[in-house]
Amino acid sequence: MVPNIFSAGLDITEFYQKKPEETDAFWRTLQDVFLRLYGSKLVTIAAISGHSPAGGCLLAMACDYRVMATGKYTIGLNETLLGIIAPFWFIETMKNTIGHRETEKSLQLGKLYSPEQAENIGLVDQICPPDDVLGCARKEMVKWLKIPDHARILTKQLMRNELINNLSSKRKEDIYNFTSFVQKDSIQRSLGLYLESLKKKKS
Ligand SMILES: CC/C=C\C/C=C\C/C=C\C=C\CC(=O)SCCNC(=O)CCNC(=O)[C@H](O)C(C)(C)COP(=O)(O)OP(=O)(O)OC[C@H]1O[C@@H](n2cnc3c(N)ncnc32)[C@H](O)[C@@H]1OP(=O)(O)O
Repeated sequence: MVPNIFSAGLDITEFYQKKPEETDAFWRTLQDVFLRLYGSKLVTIAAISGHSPAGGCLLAMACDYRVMATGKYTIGLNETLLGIIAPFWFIETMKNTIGHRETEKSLQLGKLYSPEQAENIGLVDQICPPDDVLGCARKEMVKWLKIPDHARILTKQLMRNELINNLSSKRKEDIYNFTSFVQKDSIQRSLGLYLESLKKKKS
């Protein structure tokens, strides 16, 4: 577990100034990771040790339960702030987590929530001091593991299969949409500026 950062989201350099076949392969891998995690028969608990923007938020939402560290961290789908858009399965996953209305506001504004705000809207289930995040996640895991596995798994599948089947049937189209979107000159310019701004913030 890395302190302060759960995940900085997708590595933008993987789709900045890359060839279409490279961005295709990158997106296919992301789809694989998501489908595996969201559809996992295992109990999955995200111990969110720090910042969790965009793709990081998606990974956390793909789990069954989320524990987030308190502190000056943020979580959310901030794609619009980067001049890009969240694909349909990011949107559906967020709707399944916090509901339609909150998702609509959240996505249009590219909102990044503090741990307390995230807990209030149900984006995370629990907040804990940073040095106790793993402990809280473990405690919660014990509860989940007491439930008969077959019943829990079937229930999870009933709740999640619609989205899994939808994405599985549209994978090629989704890859095509991603690559054609990120290859646009205007999007490449936005991504370049965003990467520069991250570096400037650091210096
Ligand atoms: C029709 C539609 C069809 C399809 C859909 C189309 C498009 C969807 C496309 C894409 C979806 C993307 C989702 C994403 O996940 S995009 C990534 C979003 N992530 C962020 O915005 C986070 C950016 N990072 C930060 O805010 C911070 O780094 C931090 C808060 C996570 C941590 O802060 P620190 O101060 O500790 O770290 P830094 O010093 O800022 O960063 C270190 C280093 O890393 C570089 N970097 C940071 N994040 C990223 C990243 N996500 N990708 C690439 N590079 C990143 C940063 O520039 C520094 O680099 P150097 O060490 O200076 O080289």
